[in-house]
Amino acid sequence: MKSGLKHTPLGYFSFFYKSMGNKLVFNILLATTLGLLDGVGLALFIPLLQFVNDSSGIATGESMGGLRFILNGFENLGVPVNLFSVLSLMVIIFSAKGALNYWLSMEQVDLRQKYMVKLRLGQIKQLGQLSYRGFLTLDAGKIQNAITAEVGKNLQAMIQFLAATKASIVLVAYVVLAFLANWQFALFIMLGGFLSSFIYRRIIESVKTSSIEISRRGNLFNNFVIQCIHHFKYLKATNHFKLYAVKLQDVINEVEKLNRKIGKNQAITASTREPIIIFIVAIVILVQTNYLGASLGSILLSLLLFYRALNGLVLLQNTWQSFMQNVGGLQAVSDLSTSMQQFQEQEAATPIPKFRSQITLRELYFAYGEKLVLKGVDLNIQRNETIALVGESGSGKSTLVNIICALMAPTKGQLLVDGHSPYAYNIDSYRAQIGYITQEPIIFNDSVFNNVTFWAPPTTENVARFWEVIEKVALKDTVNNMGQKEDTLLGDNGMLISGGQKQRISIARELYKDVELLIMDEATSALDSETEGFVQESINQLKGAYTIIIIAHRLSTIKHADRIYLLEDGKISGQGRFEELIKNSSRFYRMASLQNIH
Ligand SMILES: Nc1ncnc2c1ncn2[C@@H]1O[C@H](COP(=O)(O)OP(=O)(O)OP(=O)(O)O)[C@@H](O)[C@H]1O
Repeated sequence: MKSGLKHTPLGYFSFFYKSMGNKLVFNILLATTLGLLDGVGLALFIPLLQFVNDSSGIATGESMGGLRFILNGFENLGVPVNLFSVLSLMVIIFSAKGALNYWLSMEQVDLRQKYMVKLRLGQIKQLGQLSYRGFLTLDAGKIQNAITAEVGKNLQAMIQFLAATKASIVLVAYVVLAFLANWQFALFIMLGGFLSSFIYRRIIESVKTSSIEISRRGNLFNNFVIQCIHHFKYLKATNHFKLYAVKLQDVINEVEKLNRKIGKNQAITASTREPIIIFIVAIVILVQTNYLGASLGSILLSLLLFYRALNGLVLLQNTWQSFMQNVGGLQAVSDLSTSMQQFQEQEAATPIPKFRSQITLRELYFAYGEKLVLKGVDLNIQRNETIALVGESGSGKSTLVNIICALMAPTKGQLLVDGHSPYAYNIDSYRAQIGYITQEPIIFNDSVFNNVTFWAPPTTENVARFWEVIEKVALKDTVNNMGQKEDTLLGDNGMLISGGQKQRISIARELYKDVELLIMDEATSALDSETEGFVQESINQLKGAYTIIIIAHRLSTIKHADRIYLLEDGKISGQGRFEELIKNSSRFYRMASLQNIH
């Protein structure tokens, strides 16, 4: 996918500008003023002091070259050029510089904080707006890596970018002053500077490539870690952990090799820059004094300025290299943002009216890419009816439910809720009416109360409602017997409670939410038969009070459904009550026989 990030200084600027706007420009302007004060301040005072102090041949200001305008400035203002006036001005300028430095530092603290908050909130917002299909397309490791690790590199990149901007401004200021002092000398040194930068260009390019590669490997690493944590129990129980860890080891080693390469490049640049620069300066001084007959005074002055300019250059190259080390983070965050934008859900503002009468699927087709999965499904679900979807694995049950939840739009045909397409309305307002109970119960690492109420404030009303739904799913005694009652923590992924309890808490959450449509995706299949019986009882009690769609493999759980739809290869091949289907569908009869249910 094409990223929105352009790898040029202007491209980087516009990347940061998108997040920070004029605050970034203001920061750069402040840094510029400070850089100029720093550069000009010191640069002016050295020749001035030299002038004031020196009673010999350079008292005419000759060695100041083009900088003689400073002397003229003093004269024009009627200020005598003496030690006192020069020192006073020096104190004023450097006090102003101190104040400005404080202002700039605080601005940068503010900028960093706002940048991070904005970037993180932006990512979370985009994730919330990401369509389910988009989520299936993107890689979980990439999302996690960009949101947790790469975002930190972005901050570093921004800090280095600002530092590099400041360094380049200081550099320009000194170069201009050095040109004013002795243009020939300045020209030679500039040539030398360009030559040395040319040598470092390849190194910087290599750092950038390594940085982008490290971020890419970071995606892979995160992907492995997510799976490793997710499947921890299996990996542990089967002693597969060690084998799996080898995959992690490879990525870790590759990333560290790249980091080593970056470190080596850094060492080369850090240790060779100064000798190269001094070498160039030495040659230029020799040529100037021996062949061009320049005065030593003017050479020394521009050398002084140039020494600072070269320091500025070193600083610029160092900060730019550090920036490049973090550029992979910019790339990763920008890539993710581009992908998430591409798969963003379109949101209409009007909420859909509350579900009152029926959900209809009309001539519905759905394809994953080229693969046609649903092939002309027609079905009608009346309010408060309990329907079941059965069919072989891969027949399209989950896909159909995903479409009913508006997680995926049909390729052809319509989903209508009371005659309205949810896509013409705010899609979240439709989903707010849906409760989803999955095969693996969803439990958050928090208290029972927060798990059920989804962090509602514990007002008297909410607590009463909590106990009401807890009673509905037959968990009242269980919760009362817990150490901290409703405030008892359930542990990571609900590890501290049984599978059946987890599932009932999941159901309670949906009931608390006050949904219209309850989807149960094999809600009891992960439970043992006794626990299944308890949970099934809780579910049966909900029949008639909610519109329920059950995806079931175990036919015993749907004996009392108002209507059962048999899906075969993406089409509905039979429908009716349990007994009717047994009579009318030989396939359903076979399925029931295999499970010893008649
Ligand atoms: N994200 C996807 N990308 C491509 N094909 C998919 C995707 N999800 C499902 N499919 C394919 O679509 C078909 C229907 O899958 P679906 O999960 O809807 O079936 P199902 O009846 O719910 O199966 P099961 O009972 O095993 O859960 C299958 O052939 C499956 O391989």
